[in-house]
Amino acid sequence: MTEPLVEVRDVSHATVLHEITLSLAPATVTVLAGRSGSGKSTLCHLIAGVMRPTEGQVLIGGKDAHPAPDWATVSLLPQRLALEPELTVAENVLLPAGVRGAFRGSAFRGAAPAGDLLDRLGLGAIAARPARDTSLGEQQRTALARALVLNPAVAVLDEPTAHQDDDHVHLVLTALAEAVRAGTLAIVATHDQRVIDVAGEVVRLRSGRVVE
Ligand SMILES: Nc1ncnc2c1ncn2[C@@H]1O[C@H](COP(=O)(O)OP(=O)(O)OP(=O)(O)O)[C@@H](O)[C@H]1O
Repeated sequence: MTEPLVEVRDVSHATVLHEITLSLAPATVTVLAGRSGSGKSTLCHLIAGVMRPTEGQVLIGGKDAHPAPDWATVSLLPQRLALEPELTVAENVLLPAGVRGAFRGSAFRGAAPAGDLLDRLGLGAIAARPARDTSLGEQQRTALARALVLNPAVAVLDEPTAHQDDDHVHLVLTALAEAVRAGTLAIVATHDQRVIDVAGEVVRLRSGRVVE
């Protein structure tokens, strides 16, 4: 088996998650499935390094996931999107690249495919519009593009199709497949069967435990 990229070792978190152990390989789509309240978002936040588990360990490439490493290692599409409303769609997508550039002295390095990515997600025509003047579905695809723009090793995507119709789900799935081809491990929290159907692995949560 390929070396695991993400390891969740005996993780429990407050009263929400209990004794979760997972080993996830690179370049796959892994779905975290389960009913509302089963703990998917909490597990997403632990893997993305937003929080540290109260017990156990989350490792990315053998290193502690918390505090979050840079966006090219682990990116996050949060359920509430967290876009900058005054910035344009393109500026939001390029934000991680800009931040990375500011720290590394090379602005927008690694962001060359942003134009393609915007087109692939149906955002090309609205790239110059402030995010606040776009639809919720467009905002969600903007946040997805932001999560994929640096070709991260791990992209944690919380309900990426929640606001998408069938045609746009197709665009999201195509972008996911492209990211996986480029080597990304996409960890997707969802109860959308259309996403579950393309997953390499499905982890089912019930009341904060892995049941399958
Ligand atoms: N900060 C918190 N403190 C206490 N309980 C919390 C906290 N955040 C979430 N919970 C609870 O933990 C459980 C899991 O929440 P979580 O958001 O991880 O579920 P989910 O599977 O992502 O749900 P959904 O599909 O509705 O987004 C829920 O019962 C929720 O009320």
